[in-house]
Amino acid sequence: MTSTQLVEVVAGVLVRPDGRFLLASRPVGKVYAGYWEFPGGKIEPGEAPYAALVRELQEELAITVTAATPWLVQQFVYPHAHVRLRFYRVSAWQGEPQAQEGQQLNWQTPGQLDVAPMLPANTPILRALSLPAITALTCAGELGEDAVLAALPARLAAGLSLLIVREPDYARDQLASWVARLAELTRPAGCRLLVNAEPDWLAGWPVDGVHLNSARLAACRQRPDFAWVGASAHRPEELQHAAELGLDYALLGHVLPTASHPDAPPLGWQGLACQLASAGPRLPVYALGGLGDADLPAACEAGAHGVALMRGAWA
Ligand SMILES: Nc1nc2c([nH]c(=O)n2[C@@H]2O[C@H](COP(=O)(O)OP(=O)(O)OP(=O)(O)O)[C@@H](O)[C@H]2O)c(=O)[nH]1
Repeated sequence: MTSTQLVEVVAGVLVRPDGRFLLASRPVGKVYAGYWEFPGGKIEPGEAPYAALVRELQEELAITVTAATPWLVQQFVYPHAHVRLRFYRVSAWQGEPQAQEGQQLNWQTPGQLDVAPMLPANTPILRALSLPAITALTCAGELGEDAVLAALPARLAAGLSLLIVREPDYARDQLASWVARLAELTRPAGCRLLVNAEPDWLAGWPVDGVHLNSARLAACRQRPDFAWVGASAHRPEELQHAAELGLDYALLGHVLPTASHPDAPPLGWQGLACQLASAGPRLPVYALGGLGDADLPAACEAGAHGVALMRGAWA
């Protein structure tokens, strides 16, 4: 085999209701033996990726997958092969995973990995796993700051860990004081606070990162120097650009009719699924636009990482 041949691989991220996910060590005799990976393996000629996933997890873990959704796609050039990995999130299965090939199994907590070494292609996958299923965007310009602040404690108590400040009509000073008010609540709760603004504005602000609108994303040539960076996208090419910059997530929409874009037609769930399938997203994508908490299963079914809520977060 040469490194120019593309080897198609599927891998399953088994996630338990408590959020822990399963890793397996590669057995003796395989390349990278002893490295940790997500269970899976090569797609056979003519085999559909989902069928390959079901087969591999049956062979390696003796479980039957009953619910799995497409998630991220990674390409990586190893000395032994150039691989394209299709990661699925597996949320339901029959049977208890049991190692069938001499591998070790270990359930891990997102953001607190305690096994090593990991297969190098999987580093972005681990970071993606530490992002929540639901994120929220502020819209104080429309609802008023007090309405957002009144609803925020319940959101934080429910586990909100990524809040994006989006106030397109705020001047810089107004935005700075709004961010400071929000940080008083988000910081103690361990919720990351990102701001949709010029990256230069944020020096010294109590924030964890920046969110680029689609115009800033288009103009961006290098990842801004923040711990967390996300972007708004409307097309697969923009998702591609965000991935090339090494951004942490993207928002894609709008999926359903929304007051923010009254004149543009929504993507709909099928349009979202088509865009994600054609992009083969290398970074987690949140569905955005007219959504509420109850839309999370539909978003994941379409291949999104989760949902981004705007008005729906503060009702
Ligand atoms: N299963 C799996 N493979 C991964 C992951 N990450 C990653 O880079 N890979 C790469 O994808 C390829 C998977 O091939 P494999 O050797 O596991 O395939 P397989 O189970 O069909 O075994 P085989 O070697 O007997 O054909 C390897 O090059 C491996 O290094 C991962 O998380 N899970």
